[in-house]
Amino acid sequence: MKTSIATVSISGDLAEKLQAIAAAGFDGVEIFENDFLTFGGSPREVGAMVKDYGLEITLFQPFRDFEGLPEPQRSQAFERARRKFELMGELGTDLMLVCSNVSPQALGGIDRAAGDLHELGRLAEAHGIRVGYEALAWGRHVNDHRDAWEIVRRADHPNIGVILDSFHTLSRRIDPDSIRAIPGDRIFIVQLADAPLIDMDLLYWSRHFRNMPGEGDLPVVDFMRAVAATGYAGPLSLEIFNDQFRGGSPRTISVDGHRSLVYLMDQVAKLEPDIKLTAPPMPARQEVEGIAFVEFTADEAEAEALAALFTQMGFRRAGQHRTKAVTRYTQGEINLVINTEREGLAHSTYITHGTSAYAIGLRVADAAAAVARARALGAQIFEQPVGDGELSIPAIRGVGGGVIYFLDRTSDLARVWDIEFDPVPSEPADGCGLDRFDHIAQTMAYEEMLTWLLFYRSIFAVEKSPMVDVLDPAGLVRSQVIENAGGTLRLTLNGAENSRTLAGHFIANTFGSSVQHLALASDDIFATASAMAGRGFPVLEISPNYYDDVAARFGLDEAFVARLRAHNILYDRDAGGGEFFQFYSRNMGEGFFFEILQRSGGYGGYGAPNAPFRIAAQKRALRPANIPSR
Ligand SMILES: O=C(O)c1ccc(O)c(O)c1
Ligand SMILES: [Mg+2]
Repeated sequence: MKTSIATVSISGDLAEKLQAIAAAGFDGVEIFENDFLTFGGSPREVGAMVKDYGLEITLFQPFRDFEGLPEPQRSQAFERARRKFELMGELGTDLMLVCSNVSPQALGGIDRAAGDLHELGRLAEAHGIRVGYEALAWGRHVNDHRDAWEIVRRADHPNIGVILDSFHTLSRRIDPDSIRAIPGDRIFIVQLADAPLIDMDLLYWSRHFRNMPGEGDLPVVDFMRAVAATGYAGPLSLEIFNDQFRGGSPRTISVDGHRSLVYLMDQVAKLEPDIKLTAPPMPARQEVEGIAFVEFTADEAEAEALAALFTQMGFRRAGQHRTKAVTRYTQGEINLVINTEREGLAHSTYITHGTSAYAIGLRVADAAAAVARARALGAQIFEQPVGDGELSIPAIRGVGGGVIYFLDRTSDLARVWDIEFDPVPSEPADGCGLDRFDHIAQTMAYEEMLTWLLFYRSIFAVEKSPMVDVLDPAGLVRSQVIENAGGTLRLTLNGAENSRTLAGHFIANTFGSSVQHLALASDDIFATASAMAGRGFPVLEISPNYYDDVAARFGLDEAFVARLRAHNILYDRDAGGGEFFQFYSRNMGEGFFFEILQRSGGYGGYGAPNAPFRIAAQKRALRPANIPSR
């Protein structure tokens, strides 16, 4: 498969764009005419620059308002086309996109359009150019790829073909299987984009909200399966109009784009084995069986404070690393690790971000396969020197430069605690009833959310649910759940739009994205809360007003509400009667905290209705010096 991306998809000037596109591994670019017009160099210089970056120009676009015009506009349109063909010769590209006419002057009529395109085909042929015709979803007379194809078929000229664009087809809910009727060699190029489902004007939706395949809600995989079934084997080209991407990092957006195409074709190739389009071979998305551990980096003083908190939560010190300043704490199936080493990534992370939960260990069926897949998808592999008697644990870099380690049951990795750690037998065994990780919450700038959504979705067998808005008194925080069917991996990504929100404040204070809270599950939250209170756990105090409201909302009896209130437990119930209980620690240092929760009756959510109350309580509890301005 040949990958391509339209220059309009990323930010920067033409040179910056080309550099980022080439570095991300694309084979080609669509030159969007504006990017060329606003550039200082001549057409030949642009052509040479593209080649110097090892890229080819897959398409020159867009050519607007051509077909079905009355005279004299019709002749003028042909003259315009002739000039662009000459320009394309100098640029060194042979494919032009004509998008369907949106002009009020366009007369309509399939045969009139076909006649115009036939004549354009003859002109194009004389210049060694091919022309692809694309139906814009908001075209005046042609807004459906089936009509565009009928026009191309009737134009009956070898230099005239059709261009398919997933957005135009899927935004109008046109059945993508209708593409299977088009001969693959009549499709001149395929443009790909996804988009979130938002009910809005098609043109506005297309020009501002497109995103990479896999980041949105459109059935791009079904679209691509149909394209592949035609025998099409040309470039797959991203054409993403997105306000956020235009202002984003060219490098990040290009890397995301390349990953989205590789992931898309991996899905298509696994569903449609007999296609001409190929995808880089890679293992299937990994099933995550559970969270094996979370590792903190800290200095000695903060490690002591953290360990004291763990003890208040019922954890016991279970092991000391044989050669490193690394300690393991356990309770139920939960492993927490504190690393105070003075070298390696733990230390450099400490220096840049302070005390933080910088590494996550995931249990998977095959750790080597997980890394192989991540590598094929352009993830950064993490390796650091392995000491005597230590295991080399396969790992990749994740959110905020943190690490994701992979452990499996079939290799020595299953025995990592026995191999690398000495047991600490003297500690008492009784805990507070915390049993397992429920979820990990990672906080990041809003602009990063799609990047990490695509990262997780492409590497792991997880799905996303709709983004929800969480109201912080100082602004909006978006929350995106990523989870698997069994609930053995649950992540929440929180995107802060400004630095005055609690989440934004956390990013500013820790100099980047990272894990902001860990949620641990108990099967008896009242018993857990009592036991932890007995050990001096610093619970986050919830406003009494909350309890009056929650009692009224759910019709709770007084004694029950009194118990919730006594333990500062927040409550939620879903439509199926599933119940959810949660309480929090006060914030540590820069804003990290723990959540303790219990799910019952199949409750699948995360207590989103309670988030504003939790945030308000955390803001009240902040030390005065720590209060964000406002
Ligand atoms: O928004 C537009 O005008 C536009 C132009 C060219 C395209 O290929 C497209 O999909 C949309
Ligand atoms: Mg298009």
